[in-house]
Formats: sequence, structure tokens, C-alpha cells
Amino acid sequence: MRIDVITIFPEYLEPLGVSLLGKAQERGLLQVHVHDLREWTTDAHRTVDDTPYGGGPGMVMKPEPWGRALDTVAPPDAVPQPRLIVPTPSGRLFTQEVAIELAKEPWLVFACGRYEGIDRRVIEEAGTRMRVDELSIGDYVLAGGEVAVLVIVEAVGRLLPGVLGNADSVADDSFAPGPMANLLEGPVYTKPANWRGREVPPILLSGHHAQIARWRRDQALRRTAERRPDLIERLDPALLDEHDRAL
Ligand SMILES: Nc1ccc2ncsc2c1
Repeated sequence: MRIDVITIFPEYLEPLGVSLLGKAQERGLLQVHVHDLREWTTDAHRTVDDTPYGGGPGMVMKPEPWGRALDTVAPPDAVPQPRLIVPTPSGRLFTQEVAIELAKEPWLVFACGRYEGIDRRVIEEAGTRMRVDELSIGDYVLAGGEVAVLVIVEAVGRLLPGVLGNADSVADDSFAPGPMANLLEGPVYTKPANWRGREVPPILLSGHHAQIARWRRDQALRRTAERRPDLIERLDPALLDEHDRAL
């Protein structure tokens, strides 16, 4: 997968070169190219924003630099065209389902907005030649899209074949399809068996794998019911056995 990121803060994306994603790049599983939007400005001050038409607070990102940047990073004659991802609080919610969908794409371009956002005509014009998805990572205030790009690229990158050492890790994800689908992960333990007088639950030391799996599912169901009742509502009843329903 190729990923291009256009931003006025390229240094914000340096974590994409670290750890899991850094190793994936070294192994050729992922190519990440970060571009400074100011490269496509034409004035001495390298201006990327201006006051909003209609008045109001803050500044809006100018369309001209974005138009030139997208023409260079994603040339109109490129085949196939990339998917353009625009992180924004007014976007569709980014979920594991969306991550799985994006992980199937060969080429993603991310446009990081700042200030009050990007001139709407940039998204409309790009939409005439590539699929554009405006995605939100949640309902809270951020200063721009860069942090969201880090979240989205990590969630997508770890799903790429070969990136995670143990394929099971993806299968065991909280939100991966399967018996633990849409459940929060339960508590985890490692050595020592007794730490500051606190014992590991004996079932986990029993070697009874079926009972351990049952205990883990119970813990996941309980934690999900306590912390995310909205996810319980969305569970497919067909996936709940009578033991689950008795909890
Ligand atoms: N403030 C805010 C909240 C969510 C979000 N998602 C992508 S950019 C963004 C910005």
C-alpha cells in the first residue's frame, strides 16, 4: 500500500516511521510519503489560509495550494486514482469496519486540514476524479487532522498482510469478525503469578483451554456490558449462547 499525506506540519507524521509501521516500511509492505502543503504556495509568506467568506471566526485553508498539491501528489491521469481521505470532525465515524475497508486499497492520500477547515471546493473538485471519504475519529476538539491520520494509518497499516508478526493478533482484535466480534477485550495477565499479593485468576493457570476461552468470553461480555452497553445492543443475538444470555 502507498500512503501520501499532505500537511502543513510534516513533522507531526514522523511517528509513522517508528515501530510497527516503520518496520513495515523497511520491509516494503507500506510506502509512506509526507508532503508539506506550503511547497505549493506561490507567495513570499507561503500563505495557506485566508478569512472565511460570510464572516465568522478563524481562517479557512485556501483552495489554490490544495489544488496544486493534489494535482502533483495524485495526478489526474494516474490509473488507478487513489482514495482521498479527509479527516474532519464532521465526517463519517472511523471504525474497525472502515479500517478493514481501507486496508484493501492500493493507494490512500490523506489531506490534513487545519484552522476551520479546507475550502469546500477542494473536496468537490477532487471528487470529480477520485473517491473522497471525510472521516472523523470521534467527538472531541482537535487542532487539525494530523493526529487523526496517525490513528487511521495505524489501524489500517496493522491489517496489511505481513505487518503483524502473529496473524492471530488481528483475529483476536476487539472488533474483528468472529466469536469476540464487537466485544471489548477482557483483562490480560502475565508472570509473575503473584504480584504484590495479587494472584492471577486460577482458571488461566489451569491448562483447560475450553474453560479458559469461556472465561475470557465471559470477561469480555461483562466488560462490554459495563463500559459500552451500546455495543451489547448491536450484538447479533445468533452469536449469543444460553450461557452468554445468563450472564
Ligand atoms: N476536532 C476533531 C475531531 C475529530 C476528528 N477526526 C478527524 S479530524 C478531527 C478533528
